[in-house]
Amino acid sequence: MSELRLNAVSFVYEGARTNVLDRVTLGIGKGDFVVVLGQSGSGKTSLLNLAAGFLEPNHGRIILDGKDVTGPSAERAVVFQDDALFAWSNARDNVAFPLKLRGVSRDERNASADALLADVGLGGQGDKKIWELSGGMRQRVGIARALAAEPEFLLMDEPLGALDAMTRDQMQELLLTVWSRSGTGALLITHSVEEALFLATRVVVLAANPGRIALTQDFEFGRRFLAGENARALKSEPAFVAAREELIAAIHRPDYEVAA
Ligand SMILES: Nc1ncnc2c1ncn2[C@@H]1O[C@H](COP(=O)(O)OP(=O)(O)OP(=O)(O)O)[C@@H](O)[C@H]1O
Repeated sequence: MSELRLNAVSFVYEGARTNVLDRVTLGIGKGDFVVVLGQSGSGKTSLLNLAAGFLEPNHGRIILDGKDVTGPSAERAVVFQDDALFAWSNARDNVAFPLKLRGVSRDERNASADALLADVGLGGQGDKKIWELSGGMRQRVGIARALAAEPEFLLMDEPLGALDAMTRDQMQELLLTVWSRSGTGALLITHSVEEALFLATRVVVLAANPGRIALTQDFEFGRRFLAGENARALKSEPAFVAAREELIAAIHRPDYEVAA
């Protein structure tokens, strides 16, 4: 089974004195949804950029299926908060762009793009220009575009951070559905503990200075949603509320011992 693995990864920005990340070990399998939480500056974005191949570790290795990652590549698609879509193009052309780069014929890539837009709830909206779409719709286009190259892993840095609360809730549900349908492994960064708990099969809390793993814990709320349970009911379950408080404590006090 495919795995993206950070093995004792340490990283320091040029000229900086302390490591941003210190011996971080983390495996993301296909079918995993790993969500990283941590205080501002704990190294979450740096970790994602390392996994994407935008940065190189100073120590340790990043391994995909037994091979060292040496740069970005199509099997690891990245979705950012303000996804850099082509504002004056339409949704279909944006989604089809990675396929164009691969030399896929126009008819074939348009058909794939339309199918992906339908998967993210934008069926029939391929002709709309990006500037005509709401923030939530743009983010859906960004996710559809990331999926166009059929990646094995989806790496997402605060993809829902700019959305209002209601759209964000809907997008969380959509992300779970898309992740489960695509069979990818997901790595997502968020500041929202509730989002982390709802989406993650595994939550990782980073402690700062230097960035290191303070806590790793597995959860089932997302899988239960996918199995048919109601999202609001799950998020108000006592177990969910208790886990949320534990994670908040772990983020603010990295030496905190989470109750078993
Ligand atoms: N390009 C860079 N050059 C030098 N230092 C950087 C650079 N990017 C980030 N840093 C520093 O590395 C540390 C970790 O930053 P990073 O963005 O990875 O943290 P984060 O947990 O994602 O933060 P936030 O939650 O605020 O987005 C911070 O101290 C930051 O100032």
